[in-house]
Amino acid sequence: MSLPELEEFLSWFQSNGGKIDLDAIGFKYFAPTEGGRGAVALKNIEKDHTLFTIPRPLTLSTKTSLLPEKFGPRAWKEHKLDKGWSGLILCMMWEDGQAFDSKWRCYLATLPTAFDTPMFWSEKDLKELEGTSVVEKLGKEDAERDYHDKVFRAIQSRPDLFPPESLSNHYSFDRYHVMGSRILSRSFGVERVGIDGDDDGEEMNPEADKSIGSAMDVDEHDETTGVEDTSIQDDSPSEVGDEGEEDAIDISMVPIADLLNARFGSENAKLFYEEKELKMVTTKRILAGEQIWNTYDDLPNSELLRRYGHVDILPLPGSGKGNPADVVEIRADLVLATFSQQSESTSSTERIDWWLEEGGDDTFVLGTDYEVPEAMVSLTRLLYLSSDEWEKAQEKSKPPKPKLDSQALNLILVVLQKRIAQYPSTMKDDEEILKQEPGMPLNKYQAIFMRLGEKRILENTLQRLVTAGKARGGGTHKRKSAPAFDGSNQSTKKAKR
Ligand SMILES: C[S@@+](CC[C@H](N)C(=O)[O-])C[C@H]1O[C@@H](n2cnc3c(N)ncnc32)[C@H](O)[C@@H]1O
Repeated sequence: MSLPELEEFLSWFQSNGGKIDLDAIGFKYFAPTEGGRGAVALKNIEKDHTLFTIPRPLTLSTKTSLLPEKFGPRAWKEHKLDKGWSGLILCMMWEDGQAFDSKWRCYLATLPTAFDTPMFWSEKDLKELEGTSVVEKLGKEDAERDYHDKVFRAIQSRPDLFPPESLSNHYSFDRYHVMGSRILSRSFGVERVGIDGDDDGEEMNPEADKSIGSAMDVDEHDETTGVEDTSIQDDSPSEVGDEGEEDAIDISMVPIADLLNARFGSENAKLFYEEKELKMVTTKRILAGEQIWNTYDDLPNSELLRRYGHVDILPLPGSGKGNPADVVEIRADLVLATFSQQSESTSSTERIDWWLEEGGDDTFVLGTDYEVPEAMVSLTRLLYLSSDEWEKAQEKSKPPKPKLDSQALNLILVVLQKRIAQYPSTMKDDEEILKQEPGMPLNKYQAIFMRLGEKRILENTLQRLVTAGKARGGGTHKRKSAPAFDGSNQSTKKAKR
């Protein structure tokens, strides 16, 4: 079973060394909530079955496109096209502009030209995301700056490669956005192995990809298969790491592999890499007719929406529907502002600056365990230290242990209330809208589910704290473990201020 739109693409794939088990895997349209176009099992497939194999040269990256070579490696670097995604975006625009001369013509024809991601939403729709951190993470301004400062200058410098008459068709800012969104929602971070694509022979660093932007990530070495896997993850182009990191990973477009959808907890196939090829291998038995799901790393709805333009809506343990991987962010400056309103202390800004210099988090991430992140407790306690204690903390380069004492508890209660108030609507309002307006536009529907997930975490965490406060009558609550102040707390993360 296949789709007419994919026929030419599949024969291109096979005639270029790609292998696909068309007895086992087909392509069809699922319901939009199941991902739309995706892969289906045509028969019962056992675990560890290779569904398809992609030779590395068929992947599209700055290492496989001919453009960087033609542009000149030195000029490529001078235009900073070796940093972030702008180089790959330019390669994709150029390959697209080559039409029949591009090796990837049949592949590029399968890629979407329209996206449901908030990057393309109207101002009215974006208002639905007020209170969430999605809007500030869209990176519209960064993308615009990259396009004008790097890409367009590079384009203008080589009219032989980028004919002026093709600029409006193939090299416009809109085209740049389309290619960027294709990378955001479909690329893989592929580690280099041995000689293939590795022009500097550097060893790969499995950790490096964690901070580099791609839609899919390279995971741990898998002893059982002897190969390594890649799975969907990514970040915005502006957050791409430094040069060393980029040397280890090629952000690559991987034909066929990017036709697989993903849903929380549903993964049954994964992309693994070997020296000369990438392989999509089943990680579970899949029954005939079932969808073949890759993983996008079980992301929260905020990230799914920002990167892929969809949200996961599943039954939640207990009641309600949403994404079990949801999170909500609280900025450290909200903790500071709340403290400043309640206290006479004049040294809190100094303390926050010290906290950040010491590597403390500037954003706290709460999840569906409804726990207050330990780093948030520690920061709160730092603000309450006496002058002597504050001196000692600096001397020892050690912020306070994350013991949720009554001062910290009371402040965090107010912080949570303030964070909840940042949304223009309440949980009840949202639930009511969902009941009252069936068939509402997709953007609004997805935005409501996304923000509901965040509010649910805040409300439940607040409730837990209230209960803890009552139970202890203002006493000290000892947490299970006091983490080292080394940024290893999994429930916190760094974000731009
Ligand atoms: C890697 S592509 C997967 C193939 C894609 N459906 C296609 O037609 O080419 C990722 C895109 O698929 C869609 N998608 C994947 N999983 C989904 C899901 N669980 N629900 C809704 N859409 C999904 C989103 O549009 C996402 O940006």
